[in-house]
Amino acid sequence: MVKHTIQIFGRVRPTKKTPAVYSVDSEDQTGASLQFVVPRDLADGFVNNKRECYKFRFQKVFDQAAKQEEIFENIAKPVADSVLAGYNGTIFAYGQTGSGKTFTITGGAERYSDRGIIPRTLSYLFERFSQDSSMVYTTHISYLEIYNEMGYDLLNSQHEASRLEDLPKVMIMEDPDQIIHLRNLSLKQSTNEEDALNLLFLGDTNRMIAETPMNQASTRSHCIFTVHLCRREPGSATLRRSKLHLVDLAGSDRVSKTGLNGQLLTEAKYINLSLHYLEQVIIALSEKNRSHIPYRNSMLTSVLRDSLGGNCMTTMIATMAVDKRNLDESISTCRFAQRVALIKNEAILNEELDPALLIARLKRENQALKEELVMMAGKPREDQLTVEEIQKLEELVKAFLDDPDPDLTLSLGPDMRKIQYCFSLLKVMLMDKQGQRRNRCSDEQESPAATVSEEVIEDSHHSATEVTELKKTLTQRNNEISILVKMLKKEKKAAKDAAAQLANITNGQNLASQSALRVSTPPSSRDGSTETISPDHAGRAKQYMKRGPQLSMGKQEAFEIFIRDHEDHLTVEDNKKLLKHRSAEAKRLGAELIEVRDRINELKTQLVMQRRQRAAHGVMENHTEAEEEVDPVQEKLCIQIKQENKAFKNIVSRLKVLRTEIEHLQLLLERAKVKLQKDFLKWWSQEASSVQDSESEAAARCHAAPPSGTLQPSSPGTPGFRTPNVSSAVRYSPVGQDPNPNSSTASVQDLRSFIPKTVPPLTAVPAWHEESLDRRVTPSSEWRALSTTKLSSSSIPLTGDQQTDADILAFVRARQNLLTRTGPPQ
Ligand SMILES: Nc1ncnc2c1ncn2[C@@H]1O[C@H](COP(=O)(O)OP(=O)(O)OP(=O)(O)O)[C@@H](O)[C@H]1O
Repeated sequence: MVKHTIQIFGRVRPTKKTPAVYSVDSEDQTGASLQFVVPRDLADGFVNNKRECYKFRFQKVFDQAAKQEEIFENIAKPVADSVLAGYNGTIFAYGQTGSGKTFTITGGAERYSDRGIIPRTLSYLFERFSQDSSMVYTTHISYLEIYNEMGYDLLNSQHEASRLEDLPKVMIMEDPDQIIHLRNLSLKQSTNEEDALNLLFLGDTNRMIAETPMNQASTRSHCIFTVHLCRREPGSATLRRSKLHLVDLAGSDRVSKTGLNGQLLTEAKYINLSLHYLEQVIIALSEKNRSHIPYRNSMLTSVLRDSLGGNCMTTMIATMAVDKRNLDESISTCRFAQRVALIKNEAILNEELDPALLIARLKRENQALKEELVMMAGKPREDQLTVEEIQKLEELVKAFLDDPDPDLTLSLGPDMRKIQYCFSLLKVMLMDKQGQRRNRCSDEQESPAATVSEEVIEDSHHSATEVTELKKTLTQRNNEISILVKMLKKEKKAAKDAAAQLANITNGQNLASQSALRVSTPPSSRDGSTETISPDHAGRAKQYMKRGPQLSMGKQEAFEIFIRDHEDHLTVEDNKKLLKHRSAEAKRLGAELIEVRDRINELKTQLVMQRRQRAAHGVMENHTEAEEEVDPVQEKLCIQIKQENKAFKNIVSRLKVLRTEIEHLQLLLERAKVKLQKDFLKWWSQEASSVQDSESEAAARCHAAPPSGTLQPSSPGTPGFRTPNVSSAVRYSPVGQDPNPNSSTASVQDLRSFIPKTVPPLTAVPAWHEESLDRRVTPSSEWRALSTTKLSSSSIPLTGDQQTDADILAFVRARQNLLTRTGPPQ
């Protein structure tokens, strides 16, 4: 068991605005401190304005210039190492909205170097697995989002979620041992780094898609990306299971405003409840002698129960934005961190026995013991050997006889039946052999050469020592041959491995073309809970791109322009260029690798030839010392092979780095594509609804002032003439409203005769307008409408053309004067 307090780190987000007065002191070996200076007159809110200086202790504070690599090395790597050793680990980021939690945990969406803790940790873990061939590692991944106290499975690919609420809900279940189980949260197996990164991408894309402008869940939801690790030695029944939670918490800013004494029920509408409960748990844990810790109050605290005061190595990253207006939030984040630092966890090695393997082992032991007991008791077993057992024994005896090793033993266990059977088998074989020899001898006696054979046999009896000598030489030669064959096999295998490795790497280069598919390919269901990614299932991101409505020509054009002007456009273009560059580099390295491989193969062939020649030479000359002498040709070949191998490895590792970078760039591009599509659709629907709004507004006005007041394009006085603004001037005037005492009323007839025919027609006439223009109205109906319609100059939508607008207003006034004097026309 390892006792340790939760480690706290501070990270200050870069800012372009004037920062508050703060300083980071990292000189101290035991930790670092972050200090804020708050001018008294500026201090407000909960910041105590009697104090000017606030100093907080952290394990380490990363100032604005800190790179993602540094964060990973200092914070995530030690936690990943303990997870590899079999302990649970948690890293959570806490801070106000926009302080860099997501940037720290997941990473930025622009550059490869902006990769956050999750992708870097995945790379690290899979690299470590590949370096440790003595263990078998199995990795599963889950991705949970908690929003408004509801859990959602971000890796669920069965659901076409356009809203977060459409994703399946995850339920918390607690067993009698108070262990939390999450129902409906899928665990997806990932056999390599690429699978794992694709799962991260899938979850992030689901999160992004499910978010709407009205529901910016990212700042108010918690995301828990969990790597479930299982490690076992091949054949061993003992295994180690550990979990690594990487947590991006919701923005903390609202919590600080609630205060600890806030009225929970009323606050519930406004604050993020789970952060409030998290704070309560932290406070309870940091207080001595508190027996009850309110974990059950929220889903977040239930899920993170082990990470807080339990079996886990936990690390917190307090993210801060240090511009002046965020000072109180930053101080609040630091205070929270100080409390967290008091929590003690007790991490234990999660070692367990695999029940299936254990049962099999115990069964074997049990059987052996039974047999031993029977033997000791002197009671032979009565039952017969089974067909399988007999077959197995025959194979064992054959292998025993075929093996030239004189020291080899035939292990049969304590079962007398088996021992007896093997003895009888050997007897039968021996008798067969003797029978064959006798037959041969009688054949030879009958043949004319029999005398010669006898002589030879006799001679051979005489030179028994010679025969022994010959046998010895033969065995020696046999050994030499088998050494050479083994060597050949080894070289052949090495060449095969190199070819396979090369094929993998050159396949890696082709990722540029393949990965777009793989990247967006969600894991397919293999069985209920564990799945691997399969190309058969199209990815959500891809589906999302496809499932949008077919863009009309106009919309397509708008999309093109939208992309061009989008803020991410430059980043996307830069990343595309970089990707092209990296792919070309990978291709070049791939070609270089093939050349090196060919050279190695050539050198190996030469070496084998040389060795064979020397062996043959040794045999012919019976010159065994030659074997021990150093052959300069062989030595030179070996040195060359070593050098080429070094170059090969060098290229392979460069290609590996390139491959990771290429894959990441592809993910970034894919994500940017989804974002662009989403932003465009959002913008488009906003535009559409604003058009609809103005239409319904216009329709309402139309209703207020009947269409009889509109101008007739087919009127004889103004053929084909359409002026929406002028017609609007008539139509839009609200009935019975005349805020301006000088407002005028006018008849359409007069309008028609007044408006100059030279006014250019307006091109963009909305459909509703055209419709109203098409309605034919009689002069009397026009009059009826207009006589009851009062116009105010302020309510008349004007054309924007000074001259025309002045004419319209003058006309309105003249018309009103005329009306007051003459009354309605007949
Ligand atoms: N260390 C950093 N270096 C460069 N950019 C950063 C850094 N930290 C944050 N940013 C940028 O600041 C913006 C906000 O960061 P981020 O989304 O990570 O904040 P957050 O705390 O997760 O916010 P929220 O609570 O809303 O999710 C992003 O555009 C991010 O790229």
